Amino acid sequence: MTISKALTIAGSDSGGGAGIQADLKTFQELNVYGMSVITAVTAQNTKGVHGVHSMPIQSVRAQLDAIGTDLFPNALKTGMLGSSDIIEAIAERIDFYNMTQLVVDPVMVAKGGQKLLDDNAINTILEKLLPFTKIITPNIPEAEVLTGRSINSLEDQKRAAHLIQSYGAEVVVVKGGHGNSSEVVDVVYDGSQYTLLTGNRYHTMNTHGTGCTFSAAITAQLAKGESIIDAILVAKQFIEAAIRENLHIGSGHGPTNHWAFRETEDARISTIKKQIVKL
Ligand SMILES: Nc1ncnc2c1ncn2[C@@H]1O[C@H](COP(=O)(O)OP(=O)(O)O)[C@@H](O)[C@H]1O
Ligand SMILES: Cc1ncc(COP(=O)(O)OP(=O)(O)O)c(N)n1
Repeated sequence: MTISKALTIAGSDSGGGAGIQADLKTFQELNVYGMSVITAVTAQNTKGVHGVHSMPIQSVRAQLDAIGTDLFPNALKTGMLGSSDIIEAIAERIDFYNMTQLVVDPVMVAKGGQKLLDDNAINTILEKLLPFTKIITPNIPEAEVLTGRSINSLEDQKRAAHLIQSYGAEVVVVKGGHGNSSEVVDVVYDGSQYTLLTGNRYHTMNTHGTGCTFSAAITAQLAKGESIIDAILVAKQFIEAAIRENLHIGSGHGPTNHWAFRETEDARISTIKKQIVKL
């Protein structure tokens, strides 16, 4: 039996809804062996981030060396990275071990407003990590920071995807969760065409960790050898189920339900539609 292996390089969320914990749950649900490199430990629950402790660079490097010299991943993702120093160390090790199939979730701010990335580290992501990136998955506020332009419409979302793709990533997904239309549209751009993934918007507070879970699901599917667009489509179905069947735990922004996709897969109740738009 072939075992597909995926690695997440991200922060720990003690509340279990986002970060390393969301990623490993998602890998497991999609039948992929999960591994982790922890960049920071956050004290976090559904009410917010109450503390952040960054890992020493040597520890981040040692974790990557331990995986690079033995348990080589078929695909990997990054989430909360924190600082320029950590990003530089990660980019150097990813290059050294020739780890391909990299998904970058450019995590900047938590839902509660707490910063999870230093301001000066945004350029480091673009300069050091993007050259190795297969798919980058900014949400709307992150895409606004990356492009320096505000996004108020689907056309703006497409323009942002186009511009970010020109920075060097192979494929860009500008996620639509932060809009307020009745449908959520994620815009995928691969350098030659747009693919719009549209589904129902669910009105719930329980969306903590949606971006982490979505990018982890893409990574899991890539690890199994799926094409980029199919991996993104499955991830969109996975996160839709996780939001629709969310868990109602905690008193703030609660987590999504990482086992919902497994339980509802056969019911074919996904609302996600795929539309290709040629340039
Ligand atoms: N309320 C919602 N209803 C349906 N899908 C959502 C909702 N919020 C987010 N999503 C989906 O979850 C994924 C993460 O999106 P988003 O919330 O924009 O990212 P982030 O968690 O990084 O802020 C995307 O695929 C998006 O379409
Ligand atoms: C440790 C950690 N990593 C990432 C995030 C942000 O997660 P995201 O999926 O963008 O979801 P929300 O912050 O919007 O809930 C985090 N909070 N903690």
